[in-house]
Amino acid sequence: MVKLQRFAESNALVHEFGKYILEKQDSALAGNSHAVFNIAISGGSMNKVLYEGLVNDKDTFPHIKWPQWRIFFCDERLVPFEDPLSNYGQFKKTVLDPLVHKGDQLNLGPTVYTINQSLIGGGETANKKIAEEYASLLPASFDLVLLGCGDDGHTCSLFPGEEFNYLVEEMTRKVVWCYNSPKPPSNRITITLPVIADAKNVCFLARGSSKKDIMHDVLIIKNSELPSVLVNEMIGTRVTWFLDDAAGALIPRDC
Ligand SMILES: O=C(O)[C@H](O)[C@@H](O)[C@H](O)[C@H](O)COP(=O)(O)O
Repeated sequence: MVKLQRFAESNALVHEFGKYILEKQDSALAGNSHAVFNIAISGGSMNKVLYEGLVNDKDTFPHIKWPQWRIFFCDERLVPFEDPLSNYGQFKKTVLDPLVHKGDQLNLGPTVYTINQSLIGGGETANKKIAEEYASLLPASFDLVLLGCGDDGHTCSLFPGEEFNYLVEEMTRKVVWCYNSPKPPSNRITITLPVIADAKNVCFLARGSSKKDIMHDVLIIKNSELPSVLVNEMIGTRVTWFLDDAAGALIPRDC
């Protein structure tokens, strides 16, 4: 059974989401200044929420031990970092740069693991190598994986539909090359379901009315052809969903 956190108000959701992440940081670090917090983040609207909930939030910001964070990407688009589609590029612009320059001093930031940009554009062999290299960087398990859910039920770059079965059926490799993403760009890499299943905590974020139908399919119908549902089914008790009322409009309140 997954946990559901529901909010009428977007600011409250963002604040509680920040507090949830802080709580997972604290249990991973357990007061040890040599420990690290391994976290995987998604792209899209997640960046803005991370900025608001962790950098721009006066309650959480002072407690985040950024230098002890090891940040990875759940998925990455195979484009140069300066391309607006790059998840790292967007994370840098939205979260990292404001964090490092916040206040009147230069703050120490997290360690961020990116794909090997020099291999981009090198075709099939290079794309497979990007995935392999990224897999070799991943920790044995994540303390926290932060996921989004697309309107079609995808999460990371694990898409629903037969032509994408090679992605959700991958049980050995930790990171795979997705060559036919229905959302641009078509070339991406993504962590696989076993990596998510090994995580200590997994948290989905879904906001806005465009998500209301898919939230119903995921949380009420539980259509197991949807990758987001597969995550819930694999490790339900370690999964928390943060929803606003617009996204949860078709989910009964007592659910
Ligand atoms: O890079 C990506 O494409 C994402 O990691 C992807 O899985 C995202 O999380 C969902 O598409 C939801 O995105 P939104 O939160 O922007 O709707």
